[in-house]
Amino acid sequence: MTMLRAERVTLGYGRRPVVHEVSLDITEGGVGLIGESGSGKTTLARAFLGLLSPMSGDIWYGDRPLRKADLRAFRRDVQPVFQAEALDPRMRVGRSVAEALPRAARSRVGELLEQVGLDPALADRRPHQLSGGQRQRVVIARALAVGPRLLILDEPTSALDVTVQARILDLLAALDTERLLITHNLAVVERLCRTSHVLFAGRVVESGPTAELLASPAHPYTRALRDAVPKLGGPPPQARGRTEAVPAATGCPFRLRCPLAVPQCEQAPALRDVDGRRVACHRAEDVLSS
Ligand SMILES: Nc1ncnc2c1ncn2[C@@H]1O[C@H](COP(=O)(O)OP(=O)(O)OP(=O)(O)O)[C@@H](O)[C@H]1O
Repeated sequence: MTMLRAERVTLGYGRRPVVHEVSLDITEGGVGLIGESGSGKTTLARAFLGLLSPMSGDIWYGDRPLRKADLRAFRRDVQPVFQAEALDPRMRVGRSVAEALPRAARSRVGELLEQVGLDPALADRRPHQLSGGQRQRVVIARALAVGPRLLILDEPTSALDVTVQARILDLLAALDTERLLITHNLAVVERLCRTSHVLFAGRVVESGPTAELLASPAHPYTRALRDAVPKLGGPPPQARGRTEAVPAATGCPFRLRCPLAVPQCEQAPALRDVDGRRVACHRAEDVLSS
């Protein structure tokens, strides 16, 4: 059984749903949630952290809905990795990490800093006296303090430059903790997530093994996201790679910007199995073969 799972979860703010009937399991090997700004990634992550209750459907923690679960056990098992800006600027970073530890274990701060590749002597510094990469390592040390089984990471490296980013990804890949990773950066999921789910306008449009999604996307939106990733030294992304599509209110939400849209797309496509993944597109076979 997977530790955490969303079953037909609809989420929103006030009465407005922004995530629609999403079902997904946090499976082994890392799970990526990919999508552009506003697609509902953070909203879904907040629900997985128990910070937002579903309007319908449930988040399952083991064999119980999260709303009925033992929250103390849940907080030990599942930890968020916030962006480094969330560190208290006035607090020495050693104390930030110590606060996350049970009182009896506060002597473990140095050990945790070492685990994330930091010199324990940095514990006396304040966040502004560290580099961006070092600050991000402190945040990871804090999340590891309670010995979680799953980390939920929201854009853990987006504020860092490319070489620092790569070292943080190496660190995360070496931890024996499961991860749910939220990002618009496909290179990050490629490194850390065996399985990925692509969200568009609050709906999963494609799910499957990350390597296959990137090598041969079956949804036009996944393909647009992939093509929008600039290659170092390569040509700029093509116009087709623009992904800031306005969602259609009816039918397939991507159809207004889809280069392959046909009249059938006025009927919303259901998720179906195509070539080893789940995809919500009437023309998935054509996308795969083109
Ligand atoms: N606190 C809130 N109150 C009302 N609407 C919200 C709130 N937070 C997010 N939204 C709306 O929910 C939708 C999904 O936002 P969400 O932050 O989940 O997207 P995202 O994919 O994580 O985007 P980003 O990458 O920019 O963080 C957006 O339309 C957003 O405006």
